[in-house]
Amino acid sequence: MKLLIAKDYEDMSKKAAQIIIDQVKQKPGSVLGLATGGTVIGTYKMLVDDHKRHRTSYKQVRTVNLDEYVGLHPSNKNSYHYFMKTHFFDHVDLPANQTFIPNGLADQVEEECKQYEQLIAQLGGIDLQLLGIGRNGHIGFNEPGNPFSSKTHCVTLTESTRLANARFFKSVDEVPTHAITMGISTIMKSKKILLLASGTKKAIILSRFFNEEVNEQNPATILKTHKHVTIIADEQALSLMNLSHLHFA
Ligand SMILES: N[C@@H]1[C@@H](O)[C@H](O)[C@@H](COP(=O)(O)O)O[C@@H]1O
Repeated sequence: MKLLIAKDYEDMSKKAAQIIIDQVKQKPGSVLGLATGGTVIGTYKMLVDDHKRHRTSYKQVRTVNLDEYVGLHPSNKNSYHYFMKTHFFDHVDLPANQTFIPNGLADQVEEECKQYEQLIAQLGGIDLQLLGIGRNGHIGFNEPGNPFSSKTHCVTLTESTRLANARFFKSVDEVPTHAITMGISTIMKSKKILLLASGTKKAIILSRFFNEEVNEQNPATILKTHKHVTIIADEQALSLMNLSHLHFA
């Protein structure tokens, strides 16, 4: 595990974007696993800026997103389809038919999950998976207690996650109660993983991440067993850590 300490949100976003750009340059047909949430907005902005300035091309890239709310239409501003279009897809040369996000409107949710899992396998697996972290340690929408063996599945969101995400909605009542998410085992199959954390609101969970043994109540802890994980965290997110005590494999 590698920890890159960023000065602030902008520095974190810049470092993360550079890793993604390097991945795409090294392997133009990369499969990128993408994430949503406030943390990754700056990274997408920098990827878009770089695309405009340096013409880094996404023509051969395929993308698979981590998750989507159940019941939100892609045109709904709070859907992750909408998020990805507005923050990234609409501004680069990535063909729309090479972008994949779980269908939160599927009639047969279980079938949708199965197909999404198969799709990732058919694409040859994920080369680089981008992740944020929930305040309760969730990655994707894998909430505490979700088995590490899980594949793409439908989850009931915890009240704390719905409250944390309510800032994007008019009220917490509008936040969907369910989501489709890649499972922990799906995420762990990625060849490389890039986890981002910024701000004091992530300080408690980051200190728990570093101090706790791997356990299903803190889903992100499984990442400590992955061979190729890079964490980029800013000083505020690391403010509860005594960094000199950290040992990295
Ligand atoms: N499903 C997403 C996660 O993929 C994201 O990492 C997390 C953190 O969000 P934020 O970056 O806004 O703090 O919350 C959401 O629930």
